[in-house]
Amino acid sequence: MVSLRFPFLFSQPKRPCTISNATTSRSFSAATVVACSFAAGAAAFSGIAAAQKITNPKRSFLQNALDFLLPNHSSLPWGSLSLADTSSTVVESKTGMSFPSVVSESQRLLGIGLRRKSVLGLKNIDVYAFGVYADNDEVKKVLGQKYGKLSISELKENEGFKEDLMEGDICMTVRLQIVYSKLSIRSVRSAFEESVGSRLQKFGGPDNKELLRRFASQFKDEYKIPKGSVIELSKDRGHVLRTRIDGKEVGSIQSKLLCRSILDLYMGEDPFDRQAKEEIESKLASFLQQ
Ligand SMILES: CCCCCCCCCCCC(=O)O
Repeated sequence: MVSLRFPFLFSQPKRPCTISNATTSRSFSAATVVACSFAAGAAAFSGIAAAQKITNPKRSFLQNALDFLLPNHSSLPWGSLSLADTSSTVVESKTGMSFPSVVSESQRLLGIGLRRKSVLGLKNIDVYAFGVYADNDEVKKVLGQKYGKLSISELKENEGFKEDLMEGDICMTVRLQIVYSKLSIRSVRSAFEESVGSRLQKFGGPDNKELLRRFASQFKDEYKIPKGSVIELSKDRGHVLRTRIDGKEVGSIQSKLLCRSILDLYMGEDPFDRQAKEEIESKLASFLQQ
């Protein structure tokens, strides 16, 4: 089966292209021809890919299409251009949830994933899609000296690098977008108690009940979280975890242990979505190569 796990669909860039008057009409027609050719090629590619199973499941649809249409594109001058960098949102294909490619002005999307949960051991439900973000300049500044000489594959094997990413004073954001329409704030609270509670115990021992209570109590009964609601967990400078629901700040807690525990859910040893974790690590490793 052809598996395109995250065939990222790119929405139209919000900013119009700025083209100087003198070149407008030629640039437009050249760009139109290139765009149309690529669209036709991509359409042809979809059919052929489905029939011949030629896609690489680790690459997005557009990346696969580009590999197919321009086999040597990586050696061309624009080979290092990331398709994701040019769009303003990225869509997680299974849930249709759309993620901004940048949050807090400079934190870039590293990867997206899906949190599934089993209900009464009977069936798995898609609870939320998530995106993890960090600022590439900041990652380079904090970890460049220690790890800058390693290749991407060396970094991906390097446990110290992964630990330092989660432990370092690096601003990061985890954005949860609710998919399950029958979610109550009570179930959010108790899911956090279970998942964050197990990590607090793992990294900090059993004496962290008060920290867990403070964190979970931010999710007050009065908040509603219908499908499409956004819960943002941002790790700010000084290991401050700031929580927002639909853009409204509901609390902040300064705790390195809590920040580490939250990141561990998405990037740690036993993450909710292993493929997303790998995407996130690859992207972070690539920041050190830029
Ligand atoms: C019926 C399933 C209820 C699950 C609710 C999870 C809501 C958000 C919890 C976030 C932390 C986690 O994913 O464990």
